[in-house]
Amino acid sequence: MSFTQDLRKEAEPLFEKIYYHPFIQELKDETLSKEALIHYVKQDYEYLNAMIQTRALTMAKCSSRKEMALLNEGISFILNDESHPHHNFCDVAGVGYEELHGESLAPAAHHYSQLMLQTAASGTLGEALAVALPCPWVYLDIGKRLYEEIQGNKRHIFYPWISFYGAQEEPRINKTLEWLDKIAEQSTAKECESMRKLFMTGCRMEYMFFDMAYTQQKWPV
Ligand SMILES: Cc1ncc(CO)c(N)n1
Repeated sequence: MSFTQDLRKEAEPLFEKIYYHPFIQELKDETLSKEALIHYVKQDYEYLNAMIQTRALTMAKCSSRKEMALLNEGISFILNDESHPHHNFCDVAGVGYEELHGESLAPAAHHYSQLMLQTAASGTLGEALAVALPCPWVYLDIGKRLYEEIQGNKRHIFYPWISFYGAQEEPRINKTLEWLDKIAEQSTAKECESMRKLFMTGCRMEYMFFDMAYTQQKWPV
């Protein structure tokens, strides 16, 4: 089993927990509250800014154009495409997208963003890739499962969100998995352990992020 296959296996219970979180289940049932949708978009817009910066910091650690191009694709995806699922949530909630920009980060989004940025700034290339991997991987899993559950129903109010994440990122994720597997082959057991821990924490933070949106988590003081 490759390093990333091992990671995916270890994270299986977390992927399950995420899929069965009420945020995702109510999204599937078209009953998710307007407040949760708005809180999610406000926080995710800022989180994705941190992800762009994370990818940029990771790019500074690359040694080939091929590697740089893959991270560049990831940045372009956020800048040019990932506003579509946000627009879907805004349309359902009946609010304008631009109105939701400029929010300060709630505790879970703050922690997740800082973890990625700090790892990309001071960690190894493998650590930077590992901490940022749950982000696309978890969403691909959710998107595919939801797409199957709704049987591709275009009239589902969250069809744009579901079809976006269910389809678009797979080739790029597979390239990243191959890349991380190659890095792991050349790393010591200690370095692999650090990548593993960061990946698992990233998965936990994906759960926390949906939970934060669902409960509209804010700083209590
Ligand atoms: C928190 C979070 N994780 C993953 C994605 C998918 O890119 C996203 N938009 N937001």
